[in-house]
Amino acid sequence: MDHFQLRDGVLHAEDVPLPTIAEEVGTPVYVYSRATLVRHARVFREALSGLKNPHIAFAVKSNPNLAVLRVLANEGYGADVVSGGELTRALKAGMKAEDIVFSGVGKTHAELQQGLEEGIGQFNIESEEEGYELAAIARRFGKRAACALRVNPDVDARTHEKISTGKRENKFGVPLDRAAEIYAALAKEEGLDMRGIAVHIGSQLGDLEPLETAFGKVGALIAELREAGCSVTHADLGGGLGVPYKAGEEFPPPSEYGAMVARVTQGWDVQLMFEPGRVIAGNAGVLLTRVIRSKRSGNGPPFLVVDAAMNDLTRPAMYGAWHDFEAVEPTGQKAVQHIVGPICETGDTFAMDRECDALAAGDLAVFRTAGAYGATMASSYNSRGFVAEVLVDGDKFAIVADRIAASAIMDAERVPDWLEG
Ligand SMILES: Cc1ncc(COP(=O)(O)O)c(C=O)c1O
Ligand SMILES: N[C@@H](CCCC[NH3+])C(=O)O
Repeated sequence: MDHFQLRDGVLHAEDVPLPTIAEEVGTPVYVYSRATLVRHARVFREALSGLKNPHIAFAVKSNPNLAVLRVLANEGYGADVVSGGELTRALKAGMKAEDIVFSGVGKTHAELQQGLEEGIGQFNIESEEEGYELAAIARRFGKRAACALRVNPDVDARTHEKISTGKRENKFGVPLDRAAEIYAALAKEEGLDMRGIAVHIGSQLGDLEPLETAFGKVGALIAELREAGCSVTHADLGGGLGVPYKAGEEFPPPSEYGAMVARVTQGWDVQLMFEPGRVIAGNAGVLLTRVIRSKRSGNGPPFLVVDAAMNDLTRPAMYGAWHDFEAVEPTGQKAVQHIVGPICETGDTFAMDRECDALAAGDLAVFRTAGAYGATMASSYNSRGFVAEVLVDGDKFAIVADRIAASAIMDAERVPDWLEG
């Protein structure tokens, strides 16, 4: 069920009309639905109900807003973090340290130390070098770090090349053909409790087959490790499930994913772990924007210049991604329009020749499916500051991230004395 729906001709987030949010908070603004987050969290958990005690860690990178994390913490979710900042957020939002998994190819010495001090549940080690560094820190602290070794299974996830992570040439994990040897060597380190294998082949996957292939390789590796006398009690299968960005697009539902996982992992005898991001948060958010003006362009379609830009929602500029664009108060009239932001780059284009609701200066509209990899990828390019974020719950809403004005960013900048005339 979609919690962003037209009621009496006006698009609502749950029971709140979007024009009310635009008036009180201004635009552009990200709007999230608590009911959608909760629904997705439960659907995903339900999809895994055939497994014994699965551990679900929300991929914080997809939406790190504290209120969003709190909603998921209340649903019993842990967190998958990739930086000290994300770790701090997850803890602040109420996620338990033991439910936190630390992924990432470039954890710094300080971040490894922070994870140990906080007592997180698992480090997903991405290289032997990282493993030895963590072992040394753990020894110094008199601790043992629970670890999984992330493997690179060399599987084509068939997604956008910039978000594919499991091909041999990608920077992530250790090559599968060296994994057993590295795992066995790290298992000898007294500072490490090598307990599992981790894999994550990419994001926005529209097809379960590459996942199944990768999981099959993990299963074979687990068997090989056990044969060699290593203990393996955990397997982290990552995230990656895609979501529809275009009305009518079909993606494998979580239930099919869960059934595939149950089939492939039968007999593994491990605790399975998951790191979903987009499938939980993607369709739980929209970016609400206002049309600044409609600009005629020769004989072609008009340029609809909206007040959101590539710095606020970067996916179209970065990956050529499609986000459905709809009027908040549609008249029923459609038109072909170019939808662009105000930034001084041709790349600040959300869509060219898009047939959608006809809009004019002053009208409100939304980019859909902006709840994941939206606000979190924002920048302040062109000194535009950072947009606000709002969480809706039934008929109430709260600002869960203030708009940060360009002036506030300037407050952190200095002109040194020696530049003064
Ligand atoms: C290690 C890891 N886990 C989980 C995720 C979450 O992926 P998604 O949002 O596609 O579920 C990512 C991002 O691709 C990731 O790199
Ligand atoms: N930022 C990407 C997803 C990257 C996933 C990170 N591992 C997107 O917007 O689609």
